[in-house]
Amino acid sequence: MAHPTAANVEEELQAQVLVWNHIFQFISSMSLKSAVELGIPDVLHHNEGHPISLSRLASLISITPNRTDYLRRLMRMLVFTGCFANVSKEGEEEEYVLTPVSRLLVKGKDTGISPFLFFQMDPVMQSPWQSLGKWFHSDEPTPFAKAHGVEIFEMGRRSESLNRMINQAMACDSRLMAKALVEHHRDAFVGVKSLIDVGGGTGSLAAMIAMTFPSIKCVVLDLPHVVTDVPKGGVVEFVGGNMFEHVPPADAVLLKVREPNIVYHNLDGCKSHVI
Ligand SMILES: C[S@@+](CC[C@H](N)C(=O)[O-])C[C@H]1O[C@@H](n2cnc3c(N)ncnc32)[C@H](O)[C@@H]1O
Repeated sequence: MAHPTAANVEEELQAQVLVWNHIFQFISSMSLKSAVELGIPDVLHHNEGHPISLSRLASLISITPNRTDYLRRLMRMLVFTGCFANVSKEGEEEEYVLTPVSRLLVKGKDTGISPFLFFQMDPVMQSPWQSLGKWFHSDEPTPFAKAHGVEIFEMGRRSESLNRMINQAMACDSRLMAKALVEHHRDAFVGVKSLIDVGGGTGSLAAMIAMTFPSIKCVVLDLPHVVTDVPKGGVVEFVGGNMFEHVPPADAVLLKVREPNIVYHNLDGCKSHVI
């Protein structure tokens, strides 16, 4: 049997490091979720840009002293991944401030995306990943259906709390994108008098367009259980329906989906373009 050379051993050790990196990547997202649950971005935000020391942070989020060292470890992980910054001097107690990443996770801000984080980290969304391998050998259309027996939007129809979680997650994701769309792609709306946002959820993207371009009549088409509880009488009109059966005609169709080709064939009534 050939003896392993130093080069082989080094290569294997490097490979093991990479495997461990892959195995433990979930720690990064789960740590971020914990930090947002604990309200760490909110506490740092309310200190108006001034750093907060580890011990003060522990007290502000009501952590018992015997957990402070674990909080330090959590923060070290999140500083390493760019979610917070440690601005203390060498040898002094850690002091933290927000970064552009954690600024997005402050609750109650217009552009906050913590609902999207909680949705993606929820066991409902995590469990399909557990059966991804088995899904390849199954007849189920998606890993979600393999894990839950139904597709996500059907499950949302059956569960009010999941429906709310999906809608809030989609809406906060869209608010940020809406700002970029109306600020940097104004050309796309020139000459448009009516627009339909297909699968537009609770209308955050359409509302931003309607407020920026008041001459455009904006309509959202989404599943009936999604649009039922949306407050009516605002700048956007809501239609409950199935995009695979009928899409009301409009000058422009807005699609924020991963697979637009599957819905193009239902858009015959549209005079103009797909944004
Ligand atoms: C990924 S979400 C995007 C939501 C919204 N466009 C946004 O960005 O906030 C997909 C949306 O499509 C809706 N949807 C799914 N199937 C649909 C169908 N057959 N007809 C109409 N809407 C549908 C869902 O309810 C959901 O609101």
